[in-house]
Amino acid sequence: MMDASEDELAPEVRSILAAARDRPGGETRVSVDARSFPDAVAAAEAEGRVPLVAEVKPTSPTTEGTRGDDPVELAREMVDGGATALSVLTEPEHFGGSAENLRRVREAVDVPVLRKDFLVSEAQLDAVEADVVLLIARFVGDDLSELLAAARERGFQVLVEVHDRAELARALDAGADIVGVNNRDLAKLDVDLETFESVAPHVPDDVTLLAESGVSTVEDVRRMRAAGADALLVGTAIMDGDVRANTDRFTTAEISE
Ligand SMILES: O=C(O)c1ccccc1NCC(=O)[C@H](O)[C@H](O)COP(=O)(O)O
Repeated sequence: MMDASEDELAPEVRSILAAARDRPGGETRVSVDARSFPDAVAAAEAEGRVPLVAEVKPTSPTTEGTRGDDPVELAREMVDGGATALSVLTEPEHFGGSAENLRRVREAVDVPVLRKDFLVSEAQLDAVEADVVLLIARFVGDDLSELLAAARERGFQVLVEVHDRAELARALDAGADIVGVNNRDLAKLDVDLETFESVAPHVPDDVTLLAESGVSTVEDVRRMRAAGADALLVGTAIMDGDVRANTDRFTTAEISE
């Protein structure tokens, strides 16, 4: 159930939410043997790489055009570029994603794969297996605790996405141990890296913390890491051009000049 601020959402986001509510769930309950995301982050750190979740994002409301490459090829280039994990859009109407894309990518790589979608019901968890599933605090509202528990019962790790301290408090109260701060304001669709910088100091050390959205340069990577990001989730800046080179540039941001 959405919290009361739905009217404040950008029209594109209200359309995403309406489509999410209409989307069916899976036929049978899934059971996932998840690849550990926190372990993957720790391994990247140990190797001197910036832990990076690279996102297979064919298009979006703020992207010009659609990238039609095979998502498995894109995923392989991201892993070759040092990606710690992958995020795969499964939202079809506004992002060009699909459950089949996620299934194929997860079969092709050995890193953890996040299902990036706008889930609002328990049944939607059963559409496809993934190592991590996203729950957006603003979209699920008071259902967060229940959906988080339902996802964990299936074996998913859960990334709870927040945009401010109030949503962070709800995520922590619900028991989130992987939290992403989205620098993109779902009301205006603009991105501001200060969002992460304002919320990160209030996240406990035992929570795996991601900075999401709006990262487009090596300096942005370093800035988010200096502000406390254990990992970063990057889509547009990796999908724009040479995917492998873009991924490599960000994952080596702390060992390159
Ligand atoms: O990316 C969008 O245009 C967008 C619009 C409306 C709601 C959500 C949107 N993005 C979802 C995401 O969270 C991003 O795909 C992800 O954080 C990567 O962001 P970026 O690196 O800025 O592409």
